Amino acid sequence: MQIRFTKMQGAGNDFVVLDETHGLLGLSAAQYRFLADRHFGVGADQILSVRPAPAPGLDFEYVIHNADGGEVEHCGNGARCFVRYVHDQGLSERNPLRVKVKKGVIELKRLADGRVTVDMGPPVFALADVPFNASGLKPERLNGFERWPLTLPYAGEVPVAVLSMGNPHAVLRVDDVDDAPVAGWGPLIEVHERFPQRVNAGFLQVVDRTTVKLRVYERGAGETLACGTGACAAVVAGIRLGWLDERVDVHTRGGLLTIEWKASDGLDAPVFMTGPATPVFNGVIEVPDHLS
Ligand SMILES: N[C@H](CCC[C@H](N)C(=O)O)C(=O)O
Repeated sequence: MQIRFTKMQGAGNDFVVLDETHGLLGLSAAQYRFLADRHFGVGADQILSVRPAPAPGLDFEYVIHNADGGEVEHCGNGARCFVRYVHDQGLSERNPLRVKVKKGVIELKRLADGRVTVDMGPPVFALADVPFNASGLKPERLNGFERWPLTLPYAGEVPVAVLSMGNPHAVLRVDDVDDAPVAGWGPLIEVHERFPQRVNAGFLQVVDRTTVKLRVYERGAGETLACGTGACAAVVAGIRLGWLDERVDVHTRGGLLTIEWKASDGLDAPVFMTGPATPVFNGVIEVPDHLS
């Protein structure tokens, strides 16, 4: 099957974007994996699908698959690319866009300087909704927020903050992201038994109360150059733990994301993420009909 696509990137987190507004392609997990493959396919961290709005008052549905072929609830960097793609392809001129993701509805607004601000909705702290199994664990509390002792092979107990941005995140603080054991601990945290849906692992270095550095080992994709939901989760955790102010610049290996969360308005306040969204090239690829 021939598929037209647009390759895009948001702070180096890269995507294959598919227009499914005139009909679903019906791709299998194996075909999503093929598209994401950096040798046999196009190459991407995630595949983003633009689909028709599922209800009045919405502009589109936004569906995300990781490089491992699994569908996931949210992708922040992808959301910024989504609105740029929709405008570039003439699918809508509305700005902001209101789109349906698994967790709910998010709003995507293109700014005059070309960046995009996404209302990511509120963070979710209920452990069952992450989901995270804390049974038998005794957390340490800092500024009223828990960090849970995760036992990793060879590394022992690692304290992580646990929360969801629609997708699951575990955030641990490190002194220097460049020295952080992302390659070693990331895969162990991703598949840790206490995260039944697996988890994205964020390694957070606090530079000052309004500046952090972050690396993320993503569920279903490995380490990416940036993770939008991961940046939101890390800043929210940092604010709750008392380390950060309510507006933070997040320096990732792929670029700068700015996160705002007015926790002083309540824990259900929405998280806002601002950052770049860049088209790279358009293409057509032959996807094998039968892939296992
Ligand atoms: N790997 C994530 C999905 C993509 C998130 C990331 N690329 C972002 O920008 O938020 C997960 O399995 O939940």
